[in-house]
Amino acid sequence: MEHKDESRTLTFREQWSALRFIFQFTKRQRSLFLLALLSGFFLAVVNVAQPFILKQFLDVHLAKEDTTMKVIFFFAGLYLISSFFKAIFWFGQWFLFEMGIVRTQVDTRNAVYKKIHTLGMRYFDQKSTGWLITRITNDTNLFEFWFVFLMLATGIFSVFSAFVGLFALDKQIAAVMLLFLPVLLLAIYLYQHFSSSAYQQMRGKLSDLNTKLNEYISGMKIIQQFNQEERLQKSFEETNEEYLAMRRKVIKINSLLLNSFVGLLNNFGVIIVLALFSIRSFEHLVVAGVVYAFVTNVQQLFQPISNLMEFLATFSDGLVASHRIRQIMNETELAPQQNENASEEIEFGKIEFQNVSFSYDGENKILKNISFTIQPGETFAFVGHTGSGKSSIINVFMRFYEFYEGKILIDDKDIRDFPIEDLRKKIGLVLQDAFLFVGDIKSNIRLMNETISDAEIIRAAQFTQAHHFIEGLEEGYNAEVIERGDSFSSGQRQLLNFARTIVTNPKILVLDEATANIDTETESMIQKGLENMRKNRTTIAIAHRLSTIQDANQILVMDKGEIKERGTHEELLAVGGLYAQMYQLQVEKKSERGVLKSATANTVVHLLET
Ligand SMILES: Nc1ncnc2c1ncn2[C@@H]1O[C@H](COP(=O)(O)OP(=O)(O)OP(=O)(O)O)[C@@H](O)[C@H]1O
Repeated sequence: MEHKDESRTLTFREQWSALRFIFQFTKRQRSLFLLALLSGFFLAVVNVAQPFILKQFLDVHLAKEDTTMKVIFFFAGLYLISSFFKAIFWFGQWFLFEMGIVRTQVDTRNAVYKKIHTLGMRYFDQKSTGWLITRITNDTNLFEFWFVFLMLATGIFSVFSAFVGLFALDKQIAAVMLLFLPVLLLAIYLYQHFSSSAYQQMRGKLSDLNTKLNEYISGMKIIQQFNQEERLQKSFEETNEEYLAMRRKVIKINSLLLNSFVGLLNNFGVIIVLALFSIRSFEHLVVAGVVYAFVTNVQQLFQPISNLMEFLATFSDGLVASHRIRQIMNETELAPQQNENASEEIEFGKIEFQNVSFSYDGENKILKNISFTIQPGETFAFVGHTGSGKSSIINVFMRFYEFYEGKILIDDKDIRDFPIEDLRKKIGLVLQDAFLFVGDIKSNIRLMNETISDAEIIRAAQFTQAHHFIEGLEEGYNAEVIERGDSFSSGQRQLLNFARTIVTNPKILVLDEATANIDTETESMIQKGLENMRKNRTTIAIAHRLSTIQDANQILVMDKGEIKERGTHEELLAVGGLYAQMYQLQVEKKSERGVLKSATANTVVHLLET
C-alpha cells in the first residue's frame, strides 16, 4: 500500500509539467497576482527614489547651507508622501499576493477533493487514508512555493531599479557593482543546492511523525490492551530526534548562508563603494549625498536576494507536492461509469444477475458466473463461509467496483442505464458498521437532505424501532453525535442507520451483515425494524446467523465465488448439503451456549441454596 517511488527526485520534464499544471489553479486569481506584482514594482521604484530625495536635500541644500523652512518643509513633505506611498505599495504587494495564494490553495484543495469523489474503490484499496489526507492537506498547502514567484519578481524589480539608481549616480562605480551579480547568483545556486535536500528530508521526517501520530491515536485501544505504550513512545521519540537532526541541518545552512553570507557580501559591497569613492576624492570633491544614496541603493540590491533564497529552499518541495497533485488529478482509476444519457428510473425493484463475473485485481476471479432473479418485494439471502464472495456481490451491485462479464439488470434494464444518483437514492444500503457523522441525531438521519421534514424523520425512526431509544436521550432527536458516533452502542448506531436508510423510502434494500453487530437487548427491536423495512421492498441480505434469514424467499449459498446451492430454508435443509451443515453447526453452538447458560444458572442456584 505504501508508495515506493515517492522519495525519488523528479526529472526536469516532470518538474516542468508539475509547474505548468499547478499554475492552472492561479487562473481565477490572476488579477490579484497582477495587482500585487504591480505594487511590488512601484515599491521598488519608491525604494530607489527615496535616497535621491535625501541626496538632493543633503547636497543641494544642507551642504551649501541653503536650508530655509520652506526647503525643510518641502523635502520633509516629499519624503513623507513617498513613505506613505511606500506603505501603500508594501501593503498592496503582500495583502493581494497572500489573498491570491490563499484562494489558489482553496481552489486546489477543492479540485483535489472533487476529483477524489470520482475515483473508484480500486484506487482507495491501493492508497492509505493517511497518504490521501496528507495529499489534500499538506500538498495543497503551497504557501512558501507561491511566494518564490513574488520574491523572484520583486527581486528582479529591485535589482533592476537599484542598478538604474546606481548608474544615475555614478556610472563607473555602478559598473563595478555589476560584478557582484554573478556572485549573488552563485550564492543563490549554492543555497538552493544545499538547503533543498535538507528541507526535503526534514519534511519527510515531519510526515513520518504525523503518520505515526495518526496511527497511534486511532489505535489507542489496541495499544493499551497490548501494553505497547513504551515501545511506541520510543519509536516516536526516535523519529522526533531524526526530525530534530534534520531541522538542525536546515538551521545551520540558513544561519550560514542566508543573512550571514548575503550580509557579508552586502558589507563587502559597501566597503568597495566607499573605497572607490575615497579614491575618487583624491582627484575631486565627492559629495556626501551621492555616497549615501549609492550605499542605500547597494543595500537595495542584496536584501531581496536574501528573501528570495529563503523561500527558494522550499521550492523543490512545492514542485514534488505539485507533481503528486497532478498525479491524483490525472488518475484514471475512476468509479464505474454509467452509460451516457442514462435516464432510467427504478420503478418496481426487480433485480437480475446474468452470469456476472468479477475480479478486484483483474487476475483472480472472485465472482464466477453469478445468476439469479429477484422479483419485486422478494428477499434473497446470501450465506457462505468468510471470503466466499458475499460482500463482493454487493460491491458490484452498488457500483463500487466494475464487473467485467455478464449483466446486471434492474426492472429488466441494464444497471448502467440508471443515473448513479437514482441508484443511490432508490437502493438503501445498510453496512455492518454504521458510520455516523459529527452533528446530531436529526442531521444523521436527514443527511443534509433538507426536503426531509422532522415529522418524516420521526416516522422513519418509529418504523425502524429507533424512536424508543432516541426518546430516552435527554435531548432526544437533537442529541449530539460525536466523531464516529462513539457515544452510542453498536446496536443504537445500527438502528439510526436503519432510520437513515428508510427515510428516503428506497425501493431496494441491501443489508450487509446488518444483524452481526447487534447487542442482545436491541436485537428484538432490530428484527422488528428489519421486518418492517423489508415489507414491499426487494431485499438482498447477507447474514452469518442463519436464524435471521429463514423466511427469505430464496437462500443462495456461496462458496469460492460461486452459487453452490439455492432454495428456501426448508428445501436446502432437505437437500442436506452445505447449508444444512452450516445450519446444523449453528444450532449445535446455540444449544451448547444454552447448556452452558443453564449449567451456570444451576450452579448459581446451587450455591445460593447451600
Ligand atoms: N478490496 C478488495 N481487494 C482485493 N480483494 C478483495 C477485496 N475485498 C475482498 N477481496 C477478496 O475477495 C474475496 C471475497 O471477499 P468478500 O468480502 O466478498 O467475502 P465475504 O463472503 O463477504 O466474506 P465475509 O463474510 O468475511 O465478509 C476474498 O478472498 C477477499 O480476500
